[in-house]
Amino acid sequence: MVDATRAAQRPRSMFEKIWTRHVIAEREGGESLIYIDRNFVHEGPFYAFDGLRLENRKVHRPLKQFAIADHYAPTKHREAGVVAIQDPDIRRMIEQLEQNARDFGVPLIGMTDARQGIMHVVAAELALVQPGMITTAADSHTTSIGAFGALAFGVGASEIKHILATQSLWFRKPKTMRVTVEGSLPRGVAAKDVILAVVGKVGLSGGTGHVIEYAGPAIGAMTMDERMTICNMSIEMGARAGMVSPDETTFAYLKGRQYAPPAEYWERALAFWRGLPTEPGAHFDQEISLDTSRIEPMVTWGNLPEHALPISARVPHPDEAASEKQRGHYERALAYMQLEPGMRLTDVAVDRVFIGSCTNARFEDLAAAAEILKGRHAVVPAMVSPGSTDVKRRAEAAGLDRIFKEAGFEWRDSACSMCVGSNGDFALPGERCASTSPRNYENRQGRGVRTHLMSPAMAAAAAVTGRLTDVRNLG
Ligand SMILES: CC(C)[C@H](C(=O)O)[C@@H](O)C(=O)O
Ligand code: SF4
Repeated sequence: MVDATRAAQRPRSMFEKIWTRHVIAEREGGESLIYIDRNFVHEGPFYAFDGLRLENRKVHRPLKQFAIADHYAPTKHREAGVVAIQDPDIRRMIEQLEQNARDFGVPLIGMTDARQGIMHVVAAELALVQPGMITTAADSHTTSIGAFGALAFGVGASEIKHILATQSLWFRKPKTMRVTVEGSLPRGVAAKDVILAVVGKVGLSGGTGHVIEYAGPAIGAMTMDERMTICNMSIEMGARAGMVSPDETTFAYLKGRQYAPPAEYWERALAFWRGLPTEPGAHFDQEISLDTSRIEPMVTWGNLPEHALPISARVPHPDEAASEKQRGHYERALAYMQLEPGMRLTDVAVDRVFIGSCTNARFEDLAAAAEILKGRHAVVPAMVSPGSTDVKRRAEAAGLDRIFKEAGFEWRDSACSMCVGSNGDFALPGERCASTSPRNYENRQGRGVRTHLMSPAMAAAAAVTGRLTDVRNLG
């Protein structure tokens, strides 16, 4: 009894509060069976449905799922429909998703649906994610929507099958990390620069097994679009999830959206949501802090997101690596990226620019890029794939599409597109691409393609100069 009282008084983190509410059962070895509020599937994990068919099982709670076409959706000529997709493998992936949704009674946002988009962008736009929820998807960047004060886990296809069959999943309880971001964003510095700086500091595996809470004045001042960019890249540090406390910004974003609590439940929802934030004095297994006043626009030079540096820096020498392992990564990255140690990042010429992905293709991202492109022209091939069909529509209503097109950019439909190339949108072999996506892995944007990650404004700057460029110099 005394212990229980003490436990109740102990200050709790947002993670602990949400986790505890969702535990159905615990088993030896420290695993908990967790209730899943909502699960998302894209074209990838179709074998989860095949598995259910084989075992003659149903989806337990079909209306707690959402199937969204994003990875394989073409970014051109979409109005012609799925049947018009030329590549039979790509067509099959989308047809399968639609078939599985129909067969199992799962709500579908298909390729030509007005609500279509990258699932993590759509989940927010429709308020399918809300504070206090636990959501899952067979996609590592599910972490994005933890920005709403939810726990959002990326899981594997076999786990998706378990979730479809039971609406729950066994998890080992993650550890916790808090990243406190002080200060306010200097001119020319975007949320992407902040998270690239964090990933550079924490490293590839520094967040392994942890749920990261991003806190501090810089995060509190961010819009939902920016917070999603931050949470999106949690996975690039190995973290299980990323989250931000829900606040007035969160509530204002959610209000009135399709799946938000309706007016008669709104006050009750608010009262619950307001009780979620971390209490002062709550314990975190790791604490890290960062001051934005020292952050510059960032770019990656290598093949891991942690290979992030301020644009004013030079390409590092393997001797600068912090460990033998990292030295190996540096050597391999220098060879693949065809860069010389010591060269200025601003001397690196690019062949192509991609503005898109669940990291950086929401409305504010496109607006930031368009701001730089106004009255300027791209000197290399460049394209925009908006994060969702709704983002595309809003951007067009605001005239952003005209700015992009006048600057020589292709204005495409919404999909994962050249972030990963599943739909066939690749850069040409060996090209060097300035990209707003979250990953710079070898061959990800095409065979031998060398990817440099950066913010939308920095990508626009690279497009008009043909090299990695400090956007602050373009005014
Ligand atoms: C295809 C999918 C499983 C993958 C992921 O999990 O992240 C993709 O979205 C990515 O960004 O690499
Ligand atoms: S946009 Fe890129 S990172 Fe995001 S889900 Fe699609 S492939 Fe993954």
